[in-house]
Amino acid sequence: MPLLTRIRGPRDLDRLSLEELDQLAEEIRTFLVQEVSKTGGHLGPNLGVVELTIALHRVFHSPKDKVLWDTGHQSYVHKLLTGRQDFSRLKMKGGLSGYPSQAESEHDVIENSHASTVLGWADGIAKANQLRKQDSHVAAVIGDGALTGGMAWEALNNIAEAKDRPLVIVVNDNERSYAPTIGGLANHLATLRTTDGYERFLARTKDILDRTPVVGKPLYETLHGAKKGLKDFIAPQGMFEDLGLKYVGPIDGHDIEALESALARAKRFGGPVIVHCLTEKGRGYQPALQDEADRFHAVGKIHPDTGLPIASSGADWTSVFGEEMVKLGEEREDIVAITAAMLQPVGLDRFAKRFPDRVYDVGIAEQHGAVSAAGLAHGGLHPVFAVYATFLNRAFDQVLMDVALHKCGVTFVLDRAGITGTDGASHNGMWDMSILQVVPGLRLAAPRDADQVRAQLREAVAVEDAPTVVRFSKGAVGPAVPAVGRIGGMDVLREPGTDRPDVLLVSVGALAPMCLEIAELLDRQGISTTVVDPRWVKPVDEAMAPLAERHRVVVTVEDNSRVGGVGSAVAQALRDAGVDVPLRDFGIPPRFLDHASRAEVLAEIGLTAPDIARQVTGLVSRLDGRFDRTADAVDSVEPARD
Ligand SMILES: Cc1ncc(C[n+]2csc(CCOP(=O)(O)OP(=O)(O)O)c2C)c(N)n1
Ligand SMILES: CC(=O)[C@@H](O)[C@H](O)COP(=O)(O)O
Ligand SMILES: [Mg+2]
Repeated sequence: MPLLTRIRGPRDLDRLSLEELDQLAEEIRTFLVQEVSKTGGHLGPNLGVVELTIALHRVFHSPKDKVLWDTGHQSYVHKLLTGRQDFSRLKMKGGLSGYPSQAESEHDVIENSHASTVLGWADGIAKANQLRKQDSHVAAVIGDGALTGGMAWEALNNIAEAKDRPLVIVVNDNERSYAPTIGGLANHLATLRTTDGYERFLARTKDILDRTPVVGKPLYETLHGAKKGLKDFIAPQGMFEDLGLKYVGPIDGHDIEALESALARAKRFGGPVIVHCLTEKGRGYQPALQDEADRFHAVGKIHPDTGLPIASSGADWTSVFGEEMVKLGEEREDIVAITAAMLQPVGLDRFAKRFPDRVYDVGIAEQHGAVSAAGLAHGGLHPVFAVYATFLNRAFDQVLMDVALHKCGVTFVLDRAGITGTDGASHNGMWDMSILQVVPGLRLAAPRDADQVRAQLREAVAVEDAPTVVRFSKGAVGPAVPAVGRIGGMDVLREPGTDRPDVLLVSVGALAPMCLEIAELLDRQGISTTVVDPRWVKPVDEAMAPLAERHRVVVTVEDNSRVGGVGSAVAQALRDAGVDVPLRDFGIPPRFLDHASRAEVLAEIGLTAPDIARQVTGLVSRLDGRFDRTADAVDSVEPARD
């Protein structure tokens, strides 16, 4: 790739001719297919922004100017042009992040990977530039999907207010989130898309009139001045212009010359301006273009020639949920489903196929999804809102004040709960069992295997007067973990083998196999352990305190933040019951975790069987002064592998 390897930074683009830029675009597409096929990643979105990214970095001079990306999953080309071309460990420990990363580059700003925030960032940076009189432009790229998020419109409302504050908003319109983008906005963008002819008409007219002496220029200015009227005539009135935002477009998002011209015009405009670019997700790669589901939005390792997956994953948590939803839909016609632009990733595609009228894709609008769910429940239905755990964070107030306050029977199914790893800090589902603890009436289930997903989903949708939550991990679901007994509403997974057991080990959700491993390791130290799975972690089961009282120490293990998680709730329940048994809670430390595999992150934070067994051994030894129990014996056990 003779041209790409010569690009060490954005300024190296300046010396390339248009033909060379087109060649560079081809080299980048070849690179993306070759490299992302090996690692997995957001291949489709990045294939769609090759020319756009090149043009942006030729017109805006990063890092002095700020080039901002909404969500950031489409920033691979940006990375290639800003000195990062080793994708061999993309999204892996020690390798490039799958999103912008300030630690990686001065060209990167927003790392959050949560959609619809770029315009807020841009508004703030533009305000700071104006107040501090910084000579710096801001260009914010937002996808048509991210534009369906409410925060984007809150920002636009503010941005439109300051006519003299320079800010370039680039709408990367490829007509899709994963699936085709939904809603009124999508329809509006579509009509604007059809005004493509209008832009060509105006460009041709300008060209002719520029060559017409004397009357030409004033006539063009009149035409251009009448643009609003003219555009009304040719195309529906742009909502962006209704907001008072200058609108440029639609522009062919794969024509570098046209893009540069539009972006340069926008940069000179001196106020907020929208450049509406038409792009194609998966462009230049047939397997992506033929992928109707999501144009290879996020792929695992694939064969570059065919796009077929290399490692076929077995049954995963998501498909277990999806299959049970179809059965529930057959049994109960009041059950409806909600997704926030992620129908297939959350496993609702089969339900949607079977019951097309009973599934609602609200766009990337989790807050609206939660409130709409309250409305659906009020209207006599039982909505199941399937969403990634980390994305529910932004709808906390709606869960609290719309669903719970009104005692609505809504079920939230949180996929990707716990450590997910490779998508970095913002994608770990590590906060749900903390933030939801404070929601009065809400009941929270953490199933340990496929059978429990099915059972607890059914228990959840049977609750009609409060929000219920079922949360499970990403990826393959492990083997069934049978119960050997029941205490209250809790499953006993392992009896202690004595009537004076040392440890009560409270195992939460998918960590059950690891907790059984911990009990085995403790057993080798002569420490007897009862392992229970509470199943419903909120509220804490009434049998927990009396059970704890029969043990010398309580240990909780959860794939959630330690702060305010299940361990905290159990400790509070023991205190409330006057049970004064020492408790050690193991979970995720309250810090942002760099991208790595799930197993690597769990090992890094000490959430492994040997680590926990070692600490519990020490704790029990200290309890009775038995220092002869060394932790060495547990070192012999290999940590749990993913
Ligand atoms: C709050 C939030 N919800 C859901 C997602 C999952 N997600 C990642 S990218 C994406 C689609 C984005 O579509 P668009 O903005 O059009 O970008 P494109 O991929 O088309 O370039 C979604 C839903 C997210 N990152 N953040
Ligand atoms: C960027 C984004 O939020 C999603 O595309 C996410 O990366 C997908 O995650 P999964 O691969 O776990 O479905
Ligand atoms: Mg899109």
